[in-house]
Amino acid sequence: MMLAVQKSTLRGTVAAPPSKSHTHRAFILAALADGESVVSSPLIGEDTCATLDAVAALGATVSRRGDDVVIRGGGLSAPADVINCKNSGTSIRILAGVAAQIAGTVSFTGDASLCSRPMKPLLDALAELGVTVSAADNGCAPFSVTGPATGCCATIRGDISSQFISALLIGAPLGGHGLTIHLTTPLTSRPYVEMTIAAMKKRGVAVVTTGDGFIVPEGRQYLPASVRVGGDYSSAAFLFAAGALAGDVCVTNLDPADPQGDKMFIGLLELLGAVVSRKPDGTVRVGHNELRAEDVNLADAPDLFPIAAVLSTQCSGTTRLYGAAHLRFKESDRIKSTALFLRDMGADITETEDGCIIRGPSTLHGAKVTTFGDHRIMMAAAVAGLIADGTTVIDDPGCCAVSYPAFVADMQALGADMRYL
Ligand SMILES: O=C(O)C1=C[C@@H](OP(=O)(O)O)[C@@H](O)[C@H](O)C1
Ligand SMILES: C=C(OP(=O)(O)O)C(=O)O
Repeated sequence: MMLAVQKSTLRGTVAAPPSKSHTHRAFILAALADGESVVSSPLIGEDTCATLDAVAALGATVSRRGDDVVIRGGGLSAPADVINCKNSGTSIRILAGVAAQIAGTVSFTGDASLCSRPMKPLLDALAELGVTVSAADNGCAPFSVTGPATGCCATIRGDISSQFISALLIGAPLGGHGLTIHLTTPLTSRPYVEMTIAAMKKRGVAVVTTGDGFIVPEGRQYLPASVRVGGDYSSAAFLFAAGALAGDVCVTNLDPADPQGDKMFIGLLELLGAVVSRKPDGTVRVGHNELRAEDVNLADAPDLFPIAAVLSTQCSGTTRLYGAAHLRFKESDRIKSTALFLRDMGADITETEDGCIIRGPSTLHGAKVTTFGDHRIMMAAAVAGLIADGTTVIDDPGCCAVSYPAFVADMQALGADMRYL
């Protein structure tokens, strides 16, 4: 299947889909707490369903109650079958940290993209904790871990994926003996670790932040909790950008107090000159205006890169998106895949090691876009198609189901001319 996108004007209101990152954490932490937790309005997407299937395989009891997911956790054990995390980095990394604290061998795999993404720094840290690890020669999935971990001190780099740190933190209370994490590099994607720490705190485990890492105190156990998952600022960024480039879009279901780092996109839109209004209830409305270029450090918000690049093609002047070399380890090498489709659409974009340089504004034209099965490339290209002359044809549009299954339907409801071929 392909998606054909034509130039369109968008107008209207749409609710942001539930947060992928919060949903992963809510499902996993519910499985680790003795007793029943209710997760209201979770994201039911391909990545979060991979996590839900995995926690069920590890022994949690999972049921649906209307839109809620009810999880009875505690007493997890190693399953006989391999856990397939499909396309989801968050699932495989955090669950590896959990499996390391369980007695027995847990094996993991994923799709071709996931099996090429880095795991070695995490697997090395788990080995340092006394876990037996067996992985492919390149250190990626498929791999297996045999726990339980016995050590209480791990050393790990923080510049490849913050998910490694979230994995060590989330698993640690199961061991009961505490964990000290020393980072050997600066931490990128830090807000995701803050989300992890906030989610752990909500369930009774307070993490201490130190000068070079984190400490999970010994003897703390997770308590069950009932939570409602708020809207996803990373997904909302595609809606905001569509408003800024092609009309006037209002997005509801967002919490301004949410720790998601990607809410910085709203401030960025203001800085670039878009018409932005924010209501105290979190509703954000974004409308079209002339935009000017700014340099943007995306070290802490890498998921915004593809859509920030689309936006930058319409800014007057030279934009430098930088600080995010870890974009090369996502579902695709997102610096390469973004530069490829934007160049094909007529943008002036040059890749750098940790981002790109874009000279704008450019008149975009339709092109055939390869998504590499990467949801954020698909959604960014679809938004670019809304302002391009001619038809933009995007391959594998179904890949947005990873994080935002209703993306095309929501865009169509706002007036986007998007049709499946
Ligand atoms: O912990 C999380 O929920 C995530 C962390 C980030 O990954 P990195 O830490 O690998 O940058 C982000 O890109 C991903 O979409 C979700
Ligand atoms: C990188 C992403 O997710 P994950 O690492 O969980 O695959 C993403 O959603 O953009």
